[in-house]
Amino acid sequence: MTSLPATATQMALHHARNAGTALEPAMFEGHAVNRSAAEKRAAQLTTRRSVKKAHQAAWLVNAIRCIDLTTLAGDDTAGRVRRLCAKARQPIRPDIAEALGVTVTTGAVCVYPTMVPHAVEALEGTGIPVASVATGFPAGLMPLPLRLEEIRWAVQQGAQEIDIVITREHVLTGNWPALYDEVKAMREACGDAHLKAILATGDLATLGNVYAASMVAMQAGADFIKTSTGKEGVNATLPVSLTMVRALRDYGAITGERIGFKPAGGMKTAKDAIAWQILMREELGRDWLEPDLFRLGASSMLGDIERQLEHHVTGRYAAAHRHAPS
Ligand SMILES: O=C[C@H](O)COP(=O)(O)O
Repeated sequence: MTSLPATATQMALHHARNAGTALEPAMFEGHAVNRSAAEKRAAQLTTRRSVKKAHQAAWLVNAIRCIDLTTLAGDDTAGRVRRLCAKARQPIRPDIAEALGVTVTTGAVCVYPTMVPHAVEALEGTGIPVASVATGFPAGLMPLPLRLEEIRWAVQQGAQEIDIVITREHVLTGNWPALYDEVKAMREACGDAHLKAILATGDLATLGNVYAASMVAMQAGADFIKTSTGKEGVNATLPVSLTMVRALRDYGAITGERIGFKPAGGMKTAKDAIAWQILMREELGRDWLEPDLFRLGASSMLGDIERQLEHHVTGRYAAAHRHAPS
């Protein structure tokens, strides 16, 4: 496995929009996904291929560039969001960054809609985009006009990325036209903001459903497909992610569109950050290790990454309390 460039200034964060297609069930109907094969392949990815020690720091810095640093809690406040934004601007201690020879920020900050103005203000001039969840996150069980209005409101407040949730019932009942229409309407409501479609895969019962829902979301114009809200019983897993990136690859092969992937929820360690990057590299190639096509949705992964980077630089671990929770 080769090293990644450690020049970590932000490159273009947004790629060309996905134009979408008509609803094309032939692209997913009858597509069986073998769960045990997916699990085996996912396990191989992290055991067979290891990242050499010397390259680990570069992979971890790259993970930071791709993090959507997130807070999605009922007790979020303007103060917490401002602290999160300060962390997004300076994700690792200046002495560690200097020793590594990198300048790095996170890929985005991801918050609830009412927190968007605070994040926009705190990130002014940094180029770090604000992502807002919307559409009745996390369950999405609100009337569609209200969900669309929520998107428009968040965009008006300055969100450049909108993380929508889909109606799981449409997937569980195989109502693909309803899913397609809803995501397409959401994409329109986003205007210029990029749309990430959260499939909430822990709710979708089968990997076949995950594949089909991925395809329908992309056909309806999603710029990214994202695994989870962080609130389902099971959030990002490697077998589910493998299924989604293969759908993304298949969609790209047919349409020529490059869609982004965002695993999210439950990822807490530097090891997780590397495992998901290996998946992207192996299945899609180097381009999918850039923040315009890959994000890691996480509220508490940065702390461990910073700890590992400090160890890389100093040869020892700081006490955990020295790294603010992220
Ligand atoms: O989109 C990001 C997720 O909601 C974050 O989930 P997490 O709190 O489990 O890291």
